[in-house]
Amino acid sequence: MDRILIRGGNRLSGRLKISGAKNAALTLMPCAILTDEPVTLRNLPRLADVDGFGHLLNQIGASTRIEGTRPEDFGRVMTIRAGQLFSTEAPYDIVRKMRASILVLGPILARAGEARVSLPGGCAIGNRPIDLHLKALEAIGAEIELTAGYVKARAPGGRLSGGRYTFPVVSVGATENALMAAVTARGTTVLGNAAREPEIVDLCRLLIAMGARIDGVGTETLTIEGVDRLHGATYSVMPDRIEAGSYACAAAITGGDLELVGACADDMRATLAALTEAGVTVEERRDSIRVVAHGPLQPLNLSTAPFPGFATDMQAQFMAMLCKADGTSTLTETIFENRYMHVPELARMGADIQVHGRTAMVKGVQKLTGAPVMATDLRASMSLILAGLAAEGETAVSRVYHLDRGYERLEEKLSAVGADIERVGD
Ligand SMILES: CC(=O)N[C@H]1[C@@H](OP(=O)(O)OP(=O)(O)OC[C@H]2O[C@@H](n3ccc(=O)[nH]c3=O)[C@H](O)[C@@H]2O)O[C@H](CO)[C@@H](O)[C@@H]1O
Ligand SMILES: C=C(OP(=O)(O)O)C(=O)O
Repeated sequence: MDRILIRGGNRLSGRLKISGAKNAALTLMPCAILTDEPVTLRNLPRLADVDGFGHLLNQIGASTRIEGTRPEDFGRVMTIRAGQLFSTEAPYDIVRKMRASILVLGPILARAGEARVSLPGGCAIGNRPIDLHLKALEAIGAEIELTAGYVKARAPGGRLSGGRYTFPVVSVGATENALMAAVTARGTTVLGNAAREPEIVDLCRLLIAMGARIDGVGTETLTIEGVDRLHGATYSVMPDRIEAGSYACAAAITGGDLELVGACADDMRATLAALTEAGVTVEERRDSIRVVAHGPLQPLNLSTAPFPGFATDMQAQFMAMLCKADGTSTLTETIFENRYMHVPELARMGADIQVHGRTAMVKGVQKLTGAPVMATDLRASMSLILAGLAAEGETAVSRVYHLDRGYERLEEKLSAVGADIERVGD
């Protein structure tokens, strides 16, 4: 299994290209199921999860064609064509590896009138049930049955009716599934307390480009007037705000100066505000964000929350950064019940972190020391990379397949701005 070796202590500086967003890609790709015409996605990141999703689409009968990119370019162009579905099933073997596979449930049901998708189960960061996906689909006319580890959904008469549903808690995935299912329903759907994440806006924009009628884009109430059919479209995936935030933390923890090319400040206000509060200079430019760290980092009190709040997907990276702050920070994780798996690994590198329930107290330390550490999930892995960049000596991060789910060519991007980092096989 590959490992990433980092010899820490280098100050990062230069321009770093931000890739297309994983979490947008994973909800834009299933939209192709909703039409028999081709959907072309540009700026798709080259990631294990995107490849996995392509494989899932192939299994149900959609073709995926990748074109026009050279190996040295970031991003890809993929044309997905679901002329005819030859299966309406997402099997356990695929779903267990990639939770986002649940996002085919809404579109398969809308297109074929039935779907059978494996229950995803929990993962390292928490339980992650899908009850809200199912309740929202039921509210718009689906009949749902749970048998043998699978969700079986049916649209009576072959087409969903539409309806009203207010989410009791904000869920990104459930909002996405409900949206994709509702766009071709017979009637109108109103989703209350919907997620407002930029990836939801990206999804609405693609659906509208395909002929959907959606009102309230970017607000907590989405009104979807069902249309008879959708057509193909060409669409560019939004920049990855979590990747951009992660590299901003890399600039901060190394006392560096990075220009994040292609990053969109409006998608990451809470992250940028937290960096500024920590004493980092953030300069918004037309097509980039420059992040410059000088002097000691200030401690922060942060609590994760749905957008526009501070993203749970940034919590681990900020924790690593705050290990080097001048004082004690508190981080509270309100979204996932078990998202502190990086704490014992950071502690192995000299971090001083106490966890009490959902709150972590991070006491800044003079120095971090390189050590062999193990990645446990995607963002936890990135926190170890960040700590490694600032640590004295060598850090070896194992289980890097977690990183490959969400960071396109990480070691290439970081070495180009001065990091001493390489991937080695065993
Ligand atoms: C592929 C993708 O886009 N993943 C993101 C998505 O995950 P995902 O869509 O899985 O996260 P949700 O927004 O659904 O989860 C939010 C909370 O709601 C709970 N919940 C969710 C659904 C449900 O049916 N029942 C339920 O109780 C979850 O356990 C969690 O506590 O949003 C998360 C929150 O911003 C991010 O961390 C993930 O990176
Ligand atoms: C939790 C994440 O992703 P997923 O929902 O795909 O597990 C993430 O991107 O941090």
